[in-house]
Amino acid sequence: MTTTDMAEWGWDPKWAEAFGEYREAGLVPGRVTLEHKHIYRVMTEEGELLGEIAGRMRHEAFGRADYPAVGDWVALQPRPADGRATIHGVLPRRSKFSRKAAGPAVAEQIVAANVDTVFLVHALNQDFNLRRLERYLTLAYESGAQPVVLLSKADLCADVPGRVADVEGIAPGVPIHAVSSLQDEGLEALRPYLAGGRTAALLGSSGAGKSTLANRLYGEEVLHTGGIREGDDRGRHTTTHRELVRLPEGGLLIDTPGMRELQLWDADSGLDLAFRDIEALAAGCRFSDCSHGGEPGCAVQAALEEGTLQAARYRSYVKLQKELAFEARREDPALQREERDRWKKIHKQVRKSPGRH
Ligand SMILES: Nc1nc2c(ncn2[C@@H]2O[C@H](COP(=O)(O)OP(=O)(O)OP(=O)(O)O)[C@@H](O)[C@H]2O)c(=O)[nH]1
Ligand SMILES: [Zn+2]
Repeated sequence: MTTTDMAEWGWDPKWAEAFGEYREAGLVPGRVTLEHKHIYRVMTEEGELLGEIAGRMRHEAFGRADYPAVGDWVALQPRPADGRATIHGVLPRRSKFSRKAAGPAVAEQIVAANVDTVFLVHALNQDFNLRRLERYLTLAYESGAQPVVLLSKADLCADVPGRVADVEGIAPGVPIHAVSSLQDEGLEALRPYLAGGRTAALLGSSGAGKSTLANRLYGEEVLHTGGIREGDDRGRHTTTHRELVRLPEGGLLIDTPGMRELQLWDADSGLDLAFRDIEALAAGCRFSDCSHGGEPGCAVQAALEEGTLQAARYRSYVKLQKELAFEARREDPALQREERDRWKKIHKQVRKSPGRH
């Protein structure tokens, strides 16, 4: 039997350390490459197995976030004879993308885990939109993965340096690369993000060029075309589908449909990181609870007046902040009550105020 080198799938000494107890219990590690209705494709040293959740793990799970997702490292009891395995646990995630699971109760559902780098694919055509990019940056920062902006379809843009400068203005400290999958330009610059078993994921609007880029990185049609070429005597016959794939030159790429359905929710820390320039300004306001709405000594207003902070960027920040607060209230009845009480009080005060009759 051929053995898979798990380092090529991202395994490293830190994962090995986290796996210690599972190893003592006689389990082996595997990485989830596809989830389908609680059946998981898992890459292991013994090749790919179909994993099912152990009964005990199912009983102890609090919610959907306790179940494995694409990119997770799991602890398995392999049954190689029938190509199956039982999953007993999930290693703590280094990063995660999640969405709200459908249903009456708010539940977090993990869409992808253990992503090192998230490529924010954004097209250099009429879809180019800094405000949308800020939204994706917030999502990316919230995940814990490192964001990298890929300005795709560079062949369609007459002023690439100008657009790169625009993005620099809203993404402080974020690497930015202009690429063209059609003309095979700029893709070499992505290699470092995929070196040494590192994992990247693609995030971006529909039509931004994610699948085209994935196929280019893979060197042939692999995603959304029905499967993957298996290195067996069936040649190009496609036998397997995965959402986490190993690229021929090394590195791992996650391109799951779940990433296309991500919405902004529960992303306060992501927002702070994506707008750290505004956070830093706000720290300089005279009042620690400054609303930046006209109080004296407001550093945000001062920066807006000086033009060092762009009004559009500030508006975008406020809008995302409101949106997140709205989502949080929707999820939390206590917060809803608090908000209702706050407004009741405000209305009462307005009625009592002397200027009114
Ligand atoms: N000119 C140009 N067109 C490109 C490039 N990359 C992708 N496209 C085109 O853009 C369109 C959308 O590309 P996709 O790769 O399907 O986009 P996607 O982000 O995967 O879209 P969804 O699957 O809807 O999320 C296709 O018609 C591609 O041929 C590029 O580098 N240059
Ligand atoms: Zn202020």
